[in-house]
Amino acid sequence: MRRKIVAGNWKMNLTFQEAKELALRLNTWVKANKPTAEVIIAPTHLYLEQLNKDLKNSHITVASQNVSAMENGAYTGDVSAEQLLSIGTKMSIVGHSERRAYHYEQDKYIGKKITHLYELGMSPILCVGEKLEDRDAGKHFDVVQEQVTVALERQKEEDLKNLIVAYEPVWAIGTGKTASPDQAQEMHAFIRKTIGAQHGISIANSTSILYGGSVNPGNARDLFEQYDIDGGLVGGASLKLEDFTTIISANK
Ligand SMILES: O=C(CO)COP(=O)(O)O
Repeated sequence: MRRKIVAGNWKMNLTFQEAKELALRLNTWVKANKPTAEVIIAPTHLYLEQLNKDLKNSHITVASQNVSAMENGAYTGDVSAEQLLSIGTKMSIVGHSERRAYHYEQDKYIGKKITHLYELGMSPILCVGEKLEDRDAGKHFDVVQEQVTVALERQKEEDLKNLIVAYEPVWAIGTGKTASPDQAQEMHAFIRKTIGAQHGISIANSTSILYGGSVNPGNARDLFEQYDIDGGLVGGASLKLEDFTTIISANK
């Protein structure tokens, strides 16, 4: 059975007070409503320690938005997997398109991050997705195949059980333009096939593949009903409790 998941990527939003309040209100909602989907939030690194404490015995996982590809040392401004784990964080987003675009992160480097996480018993949410020009040129499958295979090529099979991948077409992020359910399903099935070819069918079938890119309360249900869409990675709409909880409820 693949895990159903709805994750909120808060990006560089919310003050500490706002983040704390949103996390606590979300926790109250999750306790009262017991959603089918697992709930994950990814606040800025700065708030992880406090939110880990506030949500300690909750059903919400607090994830990091990024992690260094290096173990430790002279990497000013970076945060290592070991440091994250030392404050109780066990999951990190890696390869988000904003990291790829503004920090020039590439697939091999993203693969190193994943390896570090696994070495410490932590887990990644691997983000992949093509740019508009790739899709217009008909190269979207090639681009995503390369992103998935290079990031996962050095990982051990036993680590990849319960992998989480997020398909986030760059042209759909923060633009209000969502991939249609058919477009998303087609790519999710392709990602699962790609993982199956590389690591075997059992890992492919236990991978949760989330869709990200302008998910909102109005389009979530149609996306989540697709066979290979196991949930969402939500940006803007995860900052509003009502919108985020409506999206969580849509993933049954
Ligand atoms: O990048 C995203 C989540 O990681 C998606 O962001 P939006 O939901 O704001 O389009």
